[in-house]
Amino acid sequence: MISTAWLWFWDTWNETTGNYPDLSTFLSLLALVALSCYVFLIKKPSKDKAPLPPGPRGLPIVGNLPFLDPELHSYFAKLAEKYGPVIKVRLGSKLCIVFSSPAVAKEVLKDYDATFADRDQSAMGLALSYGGVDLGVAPYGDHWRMLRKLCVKELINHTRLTALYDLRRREARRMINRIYTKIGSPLSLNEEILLTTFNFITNMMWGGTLEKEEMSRLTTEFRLVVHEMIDLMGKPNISDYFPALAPFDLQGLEPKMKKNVIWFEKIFQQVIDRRREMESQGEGQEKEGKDFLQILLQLIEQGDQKTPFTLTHLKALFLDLILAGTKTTATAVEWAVSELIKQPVLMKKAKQELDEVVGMNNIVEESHLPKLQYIEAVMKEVLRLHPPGTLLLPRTPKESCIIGGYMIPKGAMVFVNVWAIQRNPEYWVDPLEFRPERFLNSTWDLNGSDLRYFPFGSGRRMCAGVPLAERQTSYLLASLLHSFDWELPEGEKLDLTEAFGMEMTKKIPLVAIPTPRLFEPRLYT
Ligand code: HEM
Repeated sequence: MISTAWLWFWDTWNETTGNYPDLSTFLSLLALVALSCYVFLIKKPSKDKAPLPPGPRGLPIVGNLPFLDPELHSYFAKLAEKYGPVIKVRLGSKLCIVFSSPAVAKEVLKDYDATFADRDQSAMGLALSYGGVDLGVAPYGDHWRMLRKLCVKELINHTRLTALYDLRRREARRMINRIYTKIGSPLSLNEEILLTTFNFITNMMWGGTLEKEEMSRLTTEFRLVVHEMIDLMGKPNISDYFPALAPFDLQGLEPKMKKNVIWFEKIFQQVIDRRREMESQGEGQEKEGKDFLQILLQLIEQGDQKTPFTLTHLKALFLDLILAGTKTTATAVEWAVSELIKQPVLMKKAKQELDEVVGMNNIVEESHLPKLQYIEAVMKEVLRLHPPGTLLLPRTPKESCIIGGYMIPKGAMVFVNVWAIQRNPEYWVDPLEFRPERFLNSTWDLNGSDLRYFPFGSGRRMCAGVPLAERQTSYLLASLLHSFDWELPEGEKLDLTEAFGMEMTKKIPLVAIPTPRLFEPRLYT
């Protein structure tokens, strides 16, 4: 074909000019053709010409669904070993793309951050977020920006968190006291911490608006509700894989999710009504500054035409913060205690540091945290080896783009496998070993700046709760280890198996027996 084209060119030139082209004309033309090829084929690959990423061949209609392993994070990691850092997996009619190396994660979360700033909206995500108007699910845009700004400016920033320390302190002391009444008996650590984080966050949002008895009833029910919601979020859902079937909700998951949302909604409405009643009676006016609930109620009353904030938005935001900020923290601290029980030498180091910094006649305060370097390293190592958000929260590109040389079509469901990256031997020495020392005197941070370590995600949709998570995980772990020795019940074996879900947990929850360490009983009140 090339020779035919060449002959055609040769003859045409001859007919037009009456002679044949000389060598320099010929070379110039050749260079021009080569340059055009470079620009169009190599330098600027056409979006249509980049191939889709490789991946396992699926069956017609159902794609890879029949072969899907419920432990998605490790299933995707195995596929990445075979096919490379960008893979595609077809789940029903949905195309999923999974990124599993720091280089491609950087492209998605930093270089093309705005393109990937929308969430993939799952049926359960929509059901729990009042149709996607919360912070975690809302599309990237003015509404999302307003919610995020509210959180950062009014609740989750260092100044505000420092001002709210007394509330966290009170709940942490209650936890220690509750555990003290159970010394010598096996207890579920996750459940104890979950109650505490629920009280932390609700106190921070609406203070003492509800009576103590009412709060304690809710706290007990909360555990069941939150477990079911997280479970429903992690379940494979036909509505997501075949969106055309979503209106039929074939597995009947939606009513279950809605029942739990209504449970929360009743609490929120009760809190709002009570607060309005208090305000109308002039109660609570003496308090310094406004709390989060007051600020949000005021915003509703003010009414903003451009980005309206309504009661539904308030409820969706509260639910988001509770769901995102309780179980994640509880599970991370549970992993930390489990890993330390497994390696008594590390447990000894942690306690030694606590005894030196806090002392045996004292209780842990958040002000001790900057000196508790080993505790901090333990928490960072937990978030490396067992990140609660194994695949981050799924995103979707608002337009087709090319990442890692592959075409990522608009609307695909995108995962970034942080779990796989954080245990890849290319970037970590002995990655499967729990070794907090790797974080001592290191520059690793939690801000997603280095895409080899980003347990809170990265870019504009990264976790909105990092400053709170950082404080409460270390504070709770330090308090639990300083106040008690922890042992497994006789004959029990420690199980460190992970269970995939919207938030990865321990497959078998840690049950351990506490024994007091401190000399004076007053330190447990
Ligand atoms: C150990 C504790 C926590 C971990 C490991 C964690 C991890 C994550 C991850 C991986 C994401 C998705 C980020 C992405 O897509 O790039 C996320 C999102 C989010 N997290 Fe956290 N989180 C924790 C605690 C908290 C806390 C305490 C709060 C607040 C109370 C919180 C609020 C949120 C919110 C609101 C989002 C959605 C942000 C958005 O879409 O703009 N998280 N978190």
